[in-house]
Amino acid sequence: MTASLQCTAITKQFQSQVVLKEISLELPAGECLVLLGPSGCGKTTLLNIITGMHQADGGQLRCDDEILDDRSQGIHQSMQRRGFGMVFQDFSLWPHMTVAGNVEFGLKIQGVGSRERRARVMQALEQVQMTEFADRRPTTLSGGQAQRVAIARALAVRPRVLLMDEPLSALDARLREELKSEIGTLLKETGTTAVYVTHDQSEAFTLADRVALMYQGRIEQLDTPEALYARPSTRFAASFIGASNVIPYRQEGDRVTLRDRHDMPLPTHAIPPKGHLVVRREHVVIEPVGEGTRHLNGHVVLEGVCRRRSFLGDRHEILAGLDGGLEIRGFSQHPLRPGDPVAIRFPGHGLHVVAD
Ligand SMILES: Nc1ncnc2c1ncn2[C@@H]1O[C@H](COP(=O)(O)OP(=O)(O)OP(=O)(O)O)[C@@H](O)[C@H]1O
Repeated sequence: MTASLQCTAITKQFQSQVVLKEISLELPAGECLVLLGPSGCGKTTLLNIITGMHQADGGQLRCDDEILDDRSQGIHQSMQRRGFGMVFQDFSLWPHMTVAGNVEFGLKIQGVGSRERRARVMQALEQVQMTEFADRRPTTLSGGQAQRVAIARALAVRPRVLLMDEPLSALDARLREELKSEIGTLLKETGTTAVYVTHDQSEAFTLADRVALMYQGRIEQLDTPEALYARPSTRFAASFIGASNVIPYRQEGDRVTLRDRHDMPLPTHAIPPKGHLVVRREHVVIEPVGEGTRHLNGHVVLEGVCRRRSFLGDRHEILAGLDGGLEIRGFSQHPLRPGDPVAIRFPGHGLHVVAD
């Protein structure tokens, strides 16, 4: 039942603004793809082309072997015929129907018989733990409960693909956390193919089999969450994902110069002559100058000054300032104070480079 999706060189323009620039991706059946990226990068536009709300200007959209959208062939299948489930940010439940009525509606449209309808409504409500609310009106539900019903409604029709646009963004932080994991479990249990739009990295990392990181109408990187985190392929990916230091460098022989100023031994071999060094915050150790610096065992050490400290419970996050305006974020076990001189250590394993 669940299907694969394929976008080939999809483009979309609104007036003179090109919003999607040749988007190509393949989503195998049963996978969850998260479209992640900053506001305005084109996530919702791409999702709307998949739902059928918009038609692409160029390129092709396929679901299994069926062409849903291809302007060059005059094909644009209607939203209704696509058989996709949709969940949006604003729940959009019908207020005049009960919870069960909302979930049942799509099944009636599909012509499912009344006995099976009842069974599938109860099964869908069970999946989102909302059975005891079956007879309630949507207006009497909390935001989290309403969104659960919206998910049940979308799943009850056994959609070929489930499309979700920022479904958690209207909920408070605790509920977001809770529903995020529940959606993840539900997608895996039902084996549903899903496309999920968010600008929230933790949602993307929890739910995605693969993340399409979008920027300015393009897919910047399409990868598993782990690969995106460990091996960002562009400067944008490196700075958008995780709390990273992204520092311009030039290489000369066995030395590199950071920001044209801070010289250090070549941290890793075979790097391009110039680019950006990416060092995750958790791989940078910041210590008071003095005792700590004597035990650094040949690691790269730079010197700076503590500018800011945030206490994280088990450690401190330090923002260190270096000559020439370079700032480096890292962790410390020491309660450093602003103004304290610090040694900054980059252990070799946490370093990665991206081209300019
Ligand atoms: N119907 C429209 N008419 C004109 N411009 C539009 C239309 N829909 C979207 N845009 C523009 O296209 C660009 C991408 O919008 P889109 O909603 O796809 O971004 P997004 O990544 O989903 O952003 P957000 O996270 O803020 O929702 C934006 O600059 C937006 O203003």
